Order: sequence, then structure tokens, then C-alpha cells
Amino acid sequence: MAAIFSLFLFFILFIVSLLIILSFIVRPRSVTIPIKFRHVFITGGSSGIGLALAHRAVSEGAKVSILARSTEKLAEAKRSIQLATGVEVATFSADVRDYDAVSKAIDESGPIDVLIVNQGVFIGKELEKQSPEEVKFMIDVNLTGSFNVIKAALPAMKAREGRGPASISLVSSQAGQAGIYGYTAYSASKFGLQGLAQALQQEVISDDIHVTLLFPPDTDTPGFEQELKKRPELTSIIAASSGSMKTKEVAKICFDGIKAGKFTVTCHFIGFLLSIASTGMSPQGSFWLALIEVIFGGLIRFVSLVFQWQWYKTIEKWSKEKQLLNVPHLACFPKISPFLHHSLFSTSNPSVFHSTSTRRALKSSSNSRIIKLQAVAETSSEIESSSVTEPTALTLRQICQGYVPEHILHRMEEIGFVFPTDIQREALPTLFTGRDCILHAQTGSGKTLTYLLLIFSLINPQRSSVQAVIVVPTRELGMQVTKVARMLAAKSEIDVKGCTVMALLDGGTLRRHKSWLKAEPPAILVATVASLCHMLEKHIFRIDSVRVLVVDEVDFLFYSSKQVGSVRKLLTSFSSCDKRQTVFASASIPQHKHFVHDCIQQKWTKRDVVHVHVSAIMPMPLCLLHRFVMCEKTNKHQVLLALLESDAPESAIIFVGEQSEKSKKAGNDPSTTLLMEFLKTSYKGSLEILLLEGDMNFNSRAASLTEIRQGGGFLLVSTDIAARGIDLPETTHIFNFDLPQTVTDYLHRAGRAGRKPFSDRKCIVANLITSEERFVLQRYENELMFSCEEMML
Ligand SMILES: NC(=O)C1=CN([C@@H]2O[C@H](COP(=O)(O)OP(=O)(O)OC[C@H]3O[C@@H](n4cnc5c(N)ncnc54)[C@H](OP(=O)(O)O)[C@@H]3O)[C@@H](O)[C@H]2O)C=CC1
Ligand SMILES: CCCCCCCCCCCCCCCC(=O)[C@@H](N)CO
Repeated sequence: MAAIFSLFLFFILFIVSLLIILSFIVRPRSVTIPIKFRHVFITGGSSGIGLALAHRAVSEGAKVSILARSTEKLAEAKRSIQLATGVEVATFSADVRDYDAVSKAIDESGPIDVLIVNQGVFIGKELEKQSPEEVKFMIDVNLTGSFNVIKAALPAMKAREGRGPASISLVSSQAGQAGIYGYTAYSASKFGLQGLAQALQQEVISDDIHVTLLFPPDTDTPGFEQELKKRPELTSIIAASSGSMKTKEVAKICFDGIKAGKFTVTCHFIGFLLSIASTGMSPQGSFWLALIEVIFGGLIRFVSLVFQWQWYKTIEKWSKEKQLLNVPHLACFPKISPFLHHSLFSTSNPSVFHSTSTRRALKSSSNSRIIKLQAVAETSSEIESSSVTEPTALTLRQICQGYVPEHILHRMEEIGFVFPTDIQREALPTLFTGRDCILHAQTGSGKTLTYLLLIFSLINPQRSSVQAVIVVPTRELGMQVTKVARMLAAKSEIDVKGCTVMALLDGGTLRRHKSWLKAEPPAILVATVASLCHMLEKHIFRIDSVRVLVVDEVDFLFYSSKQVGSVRKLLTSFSSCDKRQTVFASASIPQHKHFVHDCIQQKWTKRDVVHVHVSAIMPMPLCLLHRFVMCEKTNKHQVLLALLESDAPESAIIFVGEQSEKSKKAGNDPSTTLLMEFLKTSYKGSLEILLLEGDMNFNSRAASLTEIRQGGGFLLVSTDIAARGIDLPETTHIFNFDLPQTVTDYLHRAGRAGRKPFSDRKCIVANLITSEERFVLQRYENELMFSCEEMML
């Protein structure tokens, strides 16, 4: 007992004396940096963390200047701060890479008391895939740019007199404390700040200037949103070790850290551990923290090794799966290799994540395939088909008999769906066995009817609960799906209880839907992601017991970073893949093997998900004539005008490329706007000129669409995103004012014309290209098997 007591006493004594020693030796001494009435200068202050810091500084009574490149974003930031606080900030447009410009801006702004070097760019990519320019860009902006800013500000900061302690703060990142997969250049640029800061602190301490390094985790800023679209999945998984935070929260913690004059500022507990694990020769002003570092350093190193172990395990797993997924793809086309018309069935590696390619025998009946698919249950499968196979004799009714209620089949035939399309013939038998499916087939191939028939085979109209949910990316597509579902569900006989379909789409009146959902839940719900999540988060209803969850245009949902988080939640938190049947539909699934793999790994679908791919071997509607005109970039407007006059379309869609980030940053008008202006002044024909843009708000999009539907011809200027899922059968001409970025985009665009039923009118797809673009178009021709003839004007 006495031994234990004396041991304890010894321990306490040890700690206390350590603390006393530390309290003497820690340097630099801690200070408080006053903010009120002082000049706070923030680089990158027009967006994200920098903007949030500016808000805080202003609200604490500082005189604030912000610097960034884009004058537009600066003006917007200025407006937002003025709106929130009534105070005007000074703005300076300069690129931190340009020392002279930065220096001029800083001189103009006056002596600085608190300098926050926050600008930063990040492009997460494996080094192998990163261009030397991108590497240089990150080092130049993040590291060299920081030197420029500090160097320009330092003389006046040092010369300030009697204004109390000053601060130079640098926004690093947790990726500046630990190297992270995908961040070679970014991590290097941010690690550089550590060296800069440590050395600088020694150089400026005698001028009472205190250096602070800030280490945020992933933060939901506009810059981060852009980054998320592209960064490797592994980067996201590893970065998830420390979660993500809201911009405001991060800014508050950082600002408090700056005021407290800390050298290292972390944003949460994991960040704190990380800072101790990576502390090295950082100065430490707090003796309490110094004590923790001394006592727990070793233990925290152990924790960091555990993290590393997890990361390396993940990386290993991914690379193995990637190899497995690279099993040669058994895609072959009957037209080219007739001997492969026999049923071909191959299992590759007997591993959990393997993908099996099956070839459809030309005349094998669908039933025999089900048996084959059963044989590989517990593995993901792939059904490949090309659209030039002979149609089998089975009708849609025969395929659906026994699964889909009679009155629905009856309605289906009344509406005119008698023979199955390829995707229906391929997918329905599998879907009826209850397996999850990825429906991968071109626009207009009948995917909607495919999943609707599955839904009707499963729901019980007597039950009063939401039994099927269809998630769509846009309101327009939602309305179309709802229309087809309602047409099928319409009661044909009095005694059959019809099944209700509700459209819960962005821009609708949610309040009315809320009470409807509560009082009488519809059997089928067609919803856009945002509205659906809103309802689920408000606990208006639940989707954990739905029988089927369909995600339509799935690639688009995942492409849009705004929606991706919500879609993931729908798939994994709000419901579980084991309890439902999951169907994904899309015209294009880039890297579909990866996608199948993700589905399984992320538990979006069950492990035995089937990828049904009706490949686009002859995807172009035959009624289309493809043409191109070669012209100079500067001459495109005139050429378009000439084409509109010579071709006299009944109705046309003019596709314009999405505006690049660069051009947006430069403050240019989007090309859609420019083209609209041009047409409005120069086009003398009778067609109504309309604009459809992806980021137009719902009301203006709806307005455009209604105008179109009112008949009369139209000239619709649109981007790819805006035109997704929109059906305008009157279209006779497609003008690719800008060449589409990908082959699938070409297909999507061209597929917008020639959809008017019973019309034998030839429709035109005209491409306005520069001579350099000729080979790109040629590639599309090869891939999609059409030929494009040159047109002379
Ligand atoms: N968001 C996150 O997840 C995390 C971010 N960070 C770091 O925080 C800082 C801010 O990031 P965040 O708010 O997300 O970024 P944003 O992309 O939202 O904002 C970046 C800001 O920097 C400006 N900027 C970019 N390049 C330059 C340049 N060459 N010269 C001058 N200004 C420039 C931008 O304006 P303009 O383009 O007009 O020049 C903008 O104001 C960065 O240093 C980043 O590395 C750290 C950890 C996590
Ligand atoms: C004891 C040791 C504990 C270790 C825990 C380590 C957790 C590290 C996670 C690193 C996350 C990196 C985020 C980068 C954010 C960023 O800068 C980009 N989003 C760019 O904007």
C-alpha cells in the first residue's frame, strides 16, 4: 500500500516538476493578438475559409482587406459581408504568383496587423496522372505565393509602432501534416509552409510578430466542392479518417487560434492528435500542451501507426480489386464475330469481387438465362448485348406474365408497349428474380418502363406505405417518369384499387406534399434528391421499408457533387441494400466496372448485382444525317446563322459547351449568353429563341419548357446538363455549336432529334468544328459507327 502511495507521489512530483520546467522554457511566450480596430489582410478572402474568416474579422471590429484573383468573386464577397454586417471591406485583385502585383496591393492597403495567408489550390490526383503544370501550379500558388505575400507585407508590419503584437497566419491543411494518397504536390506545398513558418517565427519574434499555422480537415467550401468531383476515391477514404467540417466552424476555430497567438491550430480531436504526432520542432507556447506532447508523444505515435496500418490496408485492398476487375471484358458483337452466337459463359476468378461476363445467345430464351445467372449467385454478373441482335418472339406481356398484375399489362398494351426493347428483354427476367440491376442503355431505350414494370410487380396497392422510390436528377425527368407511371397505374376497372404515384420534385410545394405523405402515403414516389432528403431528414416518412429503390441517370447524380452526398445517404443510411431491390439506370456509366465494384463495396447494392448493358453498337437513330462544317472559331456565329437559313429547321436545339472554370474565373459571360444575344439581334427567321441552362432556377427552366410545349417552332440554346432527360420530339435539327466533350455526350445530343413517332422526316445533326477538332469527330464516328459528311457553305 505504502509502496503504491509513494509511487503515486513520485509520479505527481515528476509531473509537477516537469510542468514547472516547461513553464519556464516554452517559447515563444503566449500572447493575445487584439483584433478590434486593426488591419486584417486575408488572401483568398473571396471564397470558402478565407471569406468566412473575413466575416469574423469584420464582426469583431477589424478593418479588413481581402485579396484574390477574380474581381467578380471579390465584389460578391464584399457585397455579402456588407449585407451581413453593414461594413465595407477593401478588395484587391491580384495573383499571389505575381510578386509585383501583390506588393502593389499590399502597399495600397496600408500597414497590416494581422496577415492571413489563406489562398490555396488543390487538385487531388495520383502523381502519375498529374501534369507537370498542375504540380507547378499548386506549388506556385500555395507555397511560392505565400512567400510573395509575406515578403511584401513584412517591412510595413515590422515598422508598425505601438500597435501591439501582430500576426502572420498561414492556412495549411491536415495534408500538410501527413502525406495523403493523391496529394503529392498539394501535401508538398503545404508541408513547405511548416518550414516557412518555423523559420519565420524565429526571424520575426523580436518584432513581436507571431506566426500561426492552421490545419483544417476537409471543409465544405466552394473549392472543396470542385475538388470532390475529381479526387481519387482513395484520397476521400483516407481523408475521411478525420471527417469533414463546416466552413464557418473551421473559420471560428482558426480565428480564435490566431487571436490566441498559437503556433499550431487544429480543428478537432483527431486534428489535435495529428498535430502532436507531427509536431517535430514546432514552437509551443503553452506549457500544458507541451506537457501532453512530452507525456503522450509515444502513445500518440502508436495511434498514428494504427491509422497508417488502416490506410495501407485500404490501398492494398483497392489495388487487388482493381486487378481483379481488369479481367478482360468478353464483349463481342454478333455482326463482327458470328461464331460467337453460341451462348458463352465464363467465370473468371472465384473471388468475391469478380465480374462475370455473359454473352447472350441469340435465340436462347430469357428463362434459360435466369438459370445461368442463378448459377453464379453471390457474384456480380454482367450481361452484354448489342442492339443489332434479332428480336426474340417474346412479347412484353409474355415476359411479364405472372409478375405484373393483369390490369397494368392491359394498360401497357393500350398505351402501345407490346414488344420489348433490348433492355427490357435483357433485364426484366433478371429483375423479376429479385436481383439488383444496373440498367445501362442509351437514352430512349426503354429503361423507364423496365423499372416501372418491376415496381408494379412488387407493390401492393392495398398497403398504405411508400413501397417504391424513384430518384431522378431533375424536375423535368421526374415529371416524365411520373407521367408514364400514372398512365400505367390508371384504373381501368372500377374494382381494382389504383396505385398512387406522387411526384416530389424540387420547386414544388413541399408543404402540401408533407401532409399528403403523412395522411395517405403513395405507393410510388418519384423524387429529386434534395426534396426527398429534406422529407427524410424532417422525419416526414421513412424509406427503410421500400421494396424497390431506383436511381435514374445515376451517373449524373454522382457527377454532381451537390447531389452525391445525399444519394449516398439514401442508399446506405436511410435504407439498407439488404432490405430492398436496387436498380440503377443510366445511358452512360463511365468506367462501369469501377461502378459495379463501388456498388458492392459501398453497399449501394447487394453483392450479386447484375450489370445489364445494351451496348451502343448501332445506337444512332437511322433517321439522322450527320454533317459537319469546318470553320474558324471566331466565325462560328456567322456559320450557324447561315446554316439556320439554308436548312430551315422546324425546331432545333443548339448545344453549347459548359463554361470552363477558367473562363468563369476570368469573369467572362458564358457562351450560351453570348450566343443568345447574337441570335436575338441577327436571326431573322420565325422560330422562337429560347435558353435552357443547367444552373437556371426552376421557374425559368419551367418557363422555357412551357413556351416550347406551346407549339410553334423553337431554337433552343442549351448545355448538355440542361438537356438531360428532356424530351422534345418536335426537334428536327441538332446543332453542335461546340463539339461534345465525350462520345456519350454526342449520342445524348443526337438522340434528341428524330423522336417524333411515325415521322419519316430525316433529321440533321450539324457539327460546327475547327480543323483541329476534325479528328475528335472522327473518333466519335468510329465509336458510334456513323459517318459524317462535310458540308460546304
Ligand atoms: N476546403 C478544404 O477542404 C480545405 C482547405 N484548406 C486550405 O484552405 C485554404 C482555402 O481553401 P478553400 O476556402 O477551400 O478554397 P476556395 O477555393 O473556396 O477559395 C480559394 C480562395 O483563394 C483564392 N485564390 C486561388 N488562387 C489564387 C491566386 N493564385 N492568387 C490569389 N488568390 C487566389 C480564390 O480566389 P480566386 O480564384 O478568385 O483567385 C479564393 O478566394 C486553401 O489554402 C486550402 O488549401 C485546407 C484544408 C481543407
Ligand atoms: C494520432 C494520429 C492521428 C492521425 C489521423 C490522421 C487523419 C488525417 C487525415 C488527413 C486529411 C487530409 C485532408 C486534406 C484536406 C484538404 O486540404 C483538401 N480538402 C484540400 O482542400
